Amino acid sequence: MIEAVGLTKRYGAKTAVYNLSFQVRPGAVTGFLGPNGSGKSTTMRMILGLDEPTAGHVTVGGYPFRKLPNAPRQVGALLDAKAVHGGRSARQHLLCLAQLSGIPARRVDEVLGVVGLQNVARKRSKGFSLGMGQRLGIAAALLGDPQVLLFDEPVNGLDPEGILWVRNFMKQLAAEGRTVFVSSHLMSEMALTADHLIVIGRGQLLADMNVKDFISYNSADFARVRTPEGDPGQREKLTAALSEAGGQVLPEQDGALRVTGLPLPRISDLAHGADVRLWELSPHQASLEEAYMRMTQGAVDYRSTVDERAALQQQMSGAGAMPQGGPYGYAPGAPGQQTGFPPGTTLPGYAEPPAPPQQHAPGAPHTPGAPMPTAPPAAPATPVAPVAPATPAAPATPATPVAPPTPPAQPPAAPSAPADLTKSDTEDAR
Ligand SMILES: Nc1ncnc2c1ncn2[C@@H]1O[C@H](COP(=O)(O)OP(=O)(O)OP(=O)(O)O)[C@@H](O)[C@H]1O
Repeated sequence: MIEAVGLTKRYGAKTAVYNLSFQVRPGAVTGFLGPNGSGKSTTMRMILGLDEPTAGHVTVGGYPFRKLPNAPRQVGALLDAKAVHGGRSARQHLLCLAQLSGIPARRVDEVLGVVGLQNVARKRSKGFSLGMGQRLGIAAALLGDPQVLLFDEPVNGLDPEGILWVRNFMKQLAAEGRTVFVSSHLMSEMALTADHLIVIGRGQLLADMNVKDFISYNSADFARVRTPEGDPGQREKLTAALSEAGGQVLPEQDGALRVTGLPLPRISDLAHGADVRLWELSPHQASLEEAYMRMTQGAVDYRSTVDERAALQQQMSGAGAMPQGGPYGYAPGAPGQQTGFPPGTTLPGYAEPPAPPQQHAPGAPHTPGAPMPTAPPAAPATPVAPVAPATPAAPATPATPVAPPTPPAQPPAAPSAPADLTKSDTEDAR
């Protein structure tokens, strides 16, 4: 298990991660989600002992990574697939890593088979495609047959077949009882891969819950209603009738109306009563991607001027008929709206806070709504969706801790080579 408590990292005036507490449990794929620059890689580097937390701590199996006995056997990671000597073949690269950790050469061939690179094992890696590079990085992470695996954006740049392979492979590793922690900025991908989600924005926790709960908390039923084109009067009449009956009505870009708060038969009756003809009346559910975008929209550092989020925001604020929080509870921060952020918080227009006058105690709970001296001001004090209570789990009980000489620059490896990883996927070779 991985456990972070009050994890904070500052680079000068920049707060990359703030007071992050979570647990990543074995036997499940845990998705680590957040927009670009939200602190995912920084958190992973701290887990792996490659970066020192400014405050708080993180342990793997109850130990800080650098004190973990036989770390290469316990933890494997893919942080940067490009961190490979391009002049070496895939096999040579893995052999070097294996030798450094005392892993037998046969394990190299096993993992090459597992990731489907056996046919190109002797080719120089500088000629590898992005997907092949990712597979090589995953092979390196598997060398030690570790129980805990961290993958930073493993599907980046992969084609659909590669994405499917990674997705299934993560699930397989979790099914074997391993702890699998996968970062991504794609909700759609994580919805298909992960069992549990940890969502961060600007370095702070936004949600910590299983995927099913995330879906039920964040999906809202709504109806799409369309009146005859070329007759805006009908649309206005219907909007008025539905609003009067307590429905929330939002115009969609294609001229339809999005209605929440009223069942379909009632919408039909109201339209009939108002003498409005309907061209469409259909049930819908908000997509998870949309819920995620709403959740993180106040925590996005890099936004295109033609960003989808901006369109969403426009859509929401232009309607006028939407009640507090919109149908999902993540509507942009209009006054009184339920954004999951404390009242008065300004979501857009993020500015880096000045250096804190005093350090926030590691792990100390932050009072909702209270000023947060060391964190970005736009971040939520109250999670958008309930953060699942941490269930304390028994720490792993490795033998006497020994301090490894240096934190690994490469994914670690193990001295022995259990065979179960080699059972499948060799047919996936390209
Ligand atoms: N060594 C560093 N020095 C200064 N700032 C840093 C450093 N590393 C990360 N940051 C900053 O910390 C913030 C978090 O970065 P991080 O790479 O952890 O985010 P991320 O969620 O992994 O982003 P992405 O999805 O784009 O990879 C960013 O604003 C980044 O610019």
